[in-house]
Amino acid sequence: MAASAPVLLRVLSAAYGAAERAGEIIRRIMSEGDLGIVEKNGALDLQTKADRLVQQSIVGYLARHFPALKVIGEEEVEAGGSPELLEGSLSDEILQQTCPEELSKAQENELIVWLDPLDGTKEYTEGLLDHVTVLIGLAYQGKAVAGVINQPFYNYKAGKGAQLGRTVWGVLGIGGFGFHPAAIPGGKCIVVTTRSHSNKLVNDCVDAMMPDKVVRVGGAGNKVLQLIEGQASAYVFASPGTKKWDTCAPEAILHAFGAACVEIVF
Ligand SMILES: Nc1ncnc2c1ncn2[C@@H]1O[C@H](COP(=O)(O)O)[C@@H](O)[C@H]1OP(=O)(O)O
Ligand SMILES: [Mg+2]
Ligand SMILES: [Mg+2]
Ligand SMILES: [Mg+2]
Repeated sequence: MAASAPVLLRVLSAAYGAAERAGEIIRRIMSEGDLGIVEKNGALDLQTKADRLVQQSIVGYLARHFPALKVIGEEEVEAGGSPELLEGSLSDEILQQTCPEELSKAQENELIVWLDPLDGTKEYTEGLLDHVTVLIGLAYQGKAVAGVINQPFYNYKAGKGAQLGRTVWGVLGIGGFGFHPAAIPGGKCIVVTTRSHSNKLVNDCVDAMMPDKVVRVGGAGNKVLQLIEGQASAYVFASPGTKKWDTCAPEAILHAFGAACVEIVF
């Protein structure tokens, strides 16, 4: 690994490659057909074999290359997995960027990685495959500063033979990459919100925005992709449920792209 690049870019470059390989694991487990579903906290909070294996593999991989890095993942799983599945996949594009001065000072032990090995688990179990993402966010001094989103089943509706999956990344002060930026046509208010974790408050808040249209899809990563690609103007979810592993990578990419992210704590 190029030792000369700032550690933030080296970690992000490794995260990019790891997220791509994680996407392959997620596709493989789906194609094998046995998802190994476990209810963590009722039927709305699930874990699959893919959540477990990807978390174990990425945690092990990052620990091997960046021993001082703190990685916080969603799943409570034993060490193990197959970190070797992720080896040898760095992003040169990221390593070659010029890092903003304040971020280039970050030391390995000052970065926190927030890892969601599979975002949109409920949708994964229901076959809504393009809602699924892998989220690897980097926080520095309490702020989401960089992130990677892999969408393993991007393009799957294009049919057999289509190239599946994509990886989107961003760093504050550098920008957001790997997607098709677009604006909402005609200044419409299109709200994107949960499809599987609704309640009265969530719906009342969406209604209060008097949207022209409401898009209900799963996953925090997927919804932020909808924002940056002009499918929606606001992501509204007035409820507990999303955690820092859901928001760190998407928030960093959204900010890197130049959009705003607001959290209202009740
Ligand atoms: N009540 C909840 N319990 C567990 N996870 C939740 C809950 N609400 C939201 N999440 C997490 O936030 C993501 C976005 O929410 P939603 O899809 O409802 O809009 C979900 O995919 C899920 O992440 P994960 O799939 O990684 O467990
Ligand atoms: Mg979960
Ligand atoms: Mg999640
Ligand atoms: Mg998850």
